[in-house]
Amino acid sequence: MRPACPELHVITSGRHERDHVLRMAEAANKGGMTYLHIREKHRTAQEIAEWVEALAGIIPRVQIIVNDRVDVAAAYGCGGSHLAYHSLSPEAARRILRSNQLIGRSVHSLEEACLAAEQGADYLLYGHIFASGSKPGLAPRGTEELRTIVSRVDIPVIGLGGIRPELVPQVMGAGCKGIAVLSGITDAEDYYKAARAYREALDHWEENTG
Ligand SMILES: Cc1ncc(COP(=O)(O)OP(=O)(O)O)c(N)n1
Ligand SMILES: Cc1ncsc1CCOP(=O)(O)O
Ligand SMILES: [Mg+2]
Repeated sequence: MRPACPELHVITSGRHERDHVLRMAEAANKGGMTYLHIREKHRTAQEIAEWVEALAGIIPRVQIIVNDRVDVAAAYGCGGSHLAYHSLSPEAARRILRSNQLIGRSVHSLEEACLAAEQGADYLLYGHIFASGSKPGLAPRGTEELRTIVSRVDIPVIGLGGIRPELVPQVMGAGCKGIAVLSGITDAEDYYKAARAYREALDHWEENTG
């Protein structure tokens, strides 16, 4: 059986205005994005809801994942909600979201991963794997613990942090179902080309394993 298409999650930067993100989302989607995470920690629920409505005119609503604001994801019928360390637990989020809406959880250790899986998360984001401008001065976690997590939980794990197209084989080789990217796409001059490069790397990672 052919394995499912590897996932490319694109995360908004928190530094760009809505119209800029709309352009980025449209181009990244053409390039092969699977999900767009609205991670705009400083914005209100009302602003995030406006972003969802505007984005839903450009990409399918099921591809929109709202970081932290489970209420917005539920009220606006998004693909799901991504929970950070400080968010509701997956169990609590499930009381609000429909069964077809995804619940993701950021994890940074085997212990957090096992707990999130027990609590009903649908997928995990593990990171940061490589040095990332999003986590300045914090040592990257690498792929060793990631491999252990993949072998111990029965939900998909998505790798995150410092991932460039040439690093994709290392992340997929550790057993991930896909990758999540922030700066590699949101800081690119050409969003389509950048997303395309990640999509190619994901679709052909086995051929590029050293
Ligand atoms: C051990 C540990 N705890 C929490 C964080 C940061 O929280 P996280 O859920 O990853 O949210 P983001 O800031 O990454 O959106 C961490 N990095 N490490
Ligand atoms: C939310 C988050 N947590 C760790 S890295 C990251 C964002 C990924 O950043 P980048 O792809 O720019 O390294
Ligand atoms: Mg994190």
